Amino acid sequence: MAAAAARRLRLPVVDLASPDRRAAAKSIRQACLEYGFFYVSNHGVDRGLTERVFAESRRLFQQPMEEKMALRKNSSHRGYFAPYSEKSHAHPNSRGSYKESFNIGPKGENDSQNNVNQWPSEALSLDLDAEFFQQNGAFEIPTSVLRLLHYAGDIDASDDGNIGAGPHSDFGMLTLLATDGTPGLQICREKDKHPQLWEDVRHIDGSLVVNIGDLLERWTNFVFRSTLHRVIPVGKERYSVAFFIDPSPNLVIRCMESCCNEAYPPSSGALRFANPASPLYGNLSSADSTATSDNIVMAFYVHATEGSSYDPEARISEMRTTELGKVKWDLLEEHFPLHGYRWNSELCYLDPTSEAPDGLVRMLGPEQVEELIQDHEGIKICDLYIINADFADSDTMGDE
Ligand SMILES: O=C(O)CCC(=O)C(=O)O
Ligand SMILES: [Fe+2]
Repeated sequence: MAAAAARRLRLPVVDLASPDRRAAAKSIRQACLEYGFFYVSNHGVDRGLTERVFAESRRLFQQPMEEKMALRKNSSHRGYFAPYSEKSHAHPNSRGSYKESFNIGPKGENDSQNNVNQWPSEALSLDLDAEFFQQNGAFEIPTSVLRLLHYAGDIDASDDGNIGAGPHSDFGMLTLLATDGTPGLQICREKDKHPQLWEDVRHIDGSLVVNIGDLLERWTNFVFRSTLHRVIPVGKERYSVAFFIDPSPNLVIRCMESCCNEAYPPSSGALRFANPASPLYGNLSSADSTATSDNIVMAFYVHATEGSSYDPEARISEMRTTELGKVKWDLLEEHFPLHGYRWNSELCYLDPTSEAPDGLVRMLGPEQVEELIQDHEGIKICDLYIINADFADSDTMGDE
């Protein structure tokens, strides 16, 4: 199938041990502008440790399904995800991804320090101060997730409907990926081009694949690219380990100044980050419990105020959906009383191109739901505001 059409791709390899940090930053920048993917070598992750992780992963996935299902993902999205439990919205007709996976959340408060050596190069590549990410408190509360992945080998590669991981872009900031050397990972640099051209990301022994997620794409005002990727069957079993690096959920993100100018003004106002695969996310209410970082098409941040003035810090919950078709006026109306929406409340969404309060658009019915979806084309985070919410009586709405 598509494997035959794939072109040979030469992604840059960045040597993290290189004393010339400027040169490393330059090559990261070039890779992020052009591909959204690159390799890192001499990354400091011990080879023995990587081998042990792969060995444990094999042991885990080789267990009978019953045992694995006993570890089924919990409400914090930690644990086991069975084959076909995730479906990529970019592949609506397929049965879903045949991969099985296992998510592990952060152990403690200092987890994010695993990656301190990566950040200076990242920051320099954006012409920022080397301490930029630390100073912004980007990693005060670590939400990163380690995901073990297993792709079965006995999958018919000639059937186009069979896909290991459906086409998707990663939701968060950066992903580090280690694979067992089996091919299958491909990227599509121009997702709107038809037919799509898929290129193989080959394995380089001892190096990690790094890719940019949607959040960093927006943070960099779309200068860095979050690239569509997938895993296809190659007639061989495959293991990989992905580490999704995400910032604190309460970090407020605005397009970096070094990525904006007159010709490229900021593409969006402030936004906050919450990865649906992160442990913190699962504690919040959801509209669609099948949503994961792979298949989410929109995350709604719900803000509510008791007074009549809006308060951008008043975020009370989140909802996410895997199908925009599910976002309906009656569904919102049904859901919002839980968040203090009453007869005298106003429901607004924030136009992603402007700042609150100017960008607040009043929602009066289905028409504004459609406008909301149009305004958010290509943007996965939508801020909803309930103004004049009333939390005193949470049972009824509108019949006082
Ligand atoms: O297994 C791989 O090589 C890629 C996995 C991936 O893209 C993901 O889990 O987001
Ligand atoms: Fe991915």
